[in-house]
Amino acid sequence: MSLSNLDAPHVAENFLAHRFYAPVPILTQEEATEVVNAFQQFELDSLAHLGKVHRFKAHLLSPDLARIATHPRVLAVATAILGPDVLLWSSDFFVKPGGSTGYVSWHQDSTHAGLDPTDDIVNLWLALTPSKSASGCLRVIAGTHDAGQLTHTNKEDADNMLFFGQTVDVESDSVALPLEAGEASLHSMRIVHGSEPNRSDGPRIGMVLRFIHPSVRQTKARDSATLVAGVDAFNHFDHEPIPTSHFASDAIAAFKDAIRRPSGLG
Ligand SMILES: O=C(O)CCC(=O)C(=O)O
Ligand SMILES: [Fe+2]
Repeated sequence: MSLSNLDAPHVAENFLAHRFYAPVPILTQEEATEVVNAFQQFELDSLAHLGKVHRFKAHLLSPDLARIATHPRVLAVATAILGPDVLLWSSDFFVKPGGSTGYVSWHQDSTHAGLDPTDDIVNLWLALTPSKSASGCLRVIAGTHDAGQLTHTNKEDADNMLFFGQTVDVESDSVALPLEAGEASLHSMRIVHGSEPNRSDGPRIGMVLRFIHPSVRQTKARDSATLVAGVDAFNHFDHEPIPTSHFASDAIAAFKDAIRRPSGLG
């Protein structure tokens, strides 16, 4: 499959107006399948080397996943929105096997991230498999980015895929953001979003890349991030190394350091 053109200025203009946007063509379907394979290899090696399957900051251990986090199309979108200087604050995976009961409650990403201000941040949700209404694609509630920080309750529910189970009560209609494998959606830190269980037969796998301008501050503790474009003139974050080989011992040390920070949720 050939890839459609990417008009990054158009994407940025629409994202900045509405604080969400989809679809953004990033990878071919074949390339997306290769990323699924790289992610599955990461999971196996994470278990073997670290005793646990990690979901955060996989780009610090797998050069194949780091290549996606720094893919020219990904960076074209991130720099069109944030300007030439960009840090990757986090990467994480949301995996819903076919027919699984996991869902994501309505929430704002700003609730637990500790990042301030919230405007100079963009989350890029890259579909590695098709993500449609039936498979529990991401949904947003348009306009909620203007409401400031809403009160969330941390609700314990084994099926809720969020780390803290944070939930906001909202009653408005939501907009589905269906994607083909290789396409991405964008959402801001304040827009309320969530997703339903995967009622289809196939897996729904998303890789989320969270980009910030270096002027953003972490209010919780000293944090780390990966410089992926331009320069960092602010020194608000320690810089993480981009790996050159798979699960190298220095990369494992850097990963262990990164995931105990606020951005690692480890
Ligand atoms: O994958 C999902 O359904 C939710 C993802 C999400 O909440 C996020 O990327 O911030
Ligand atoms: Fe989220």
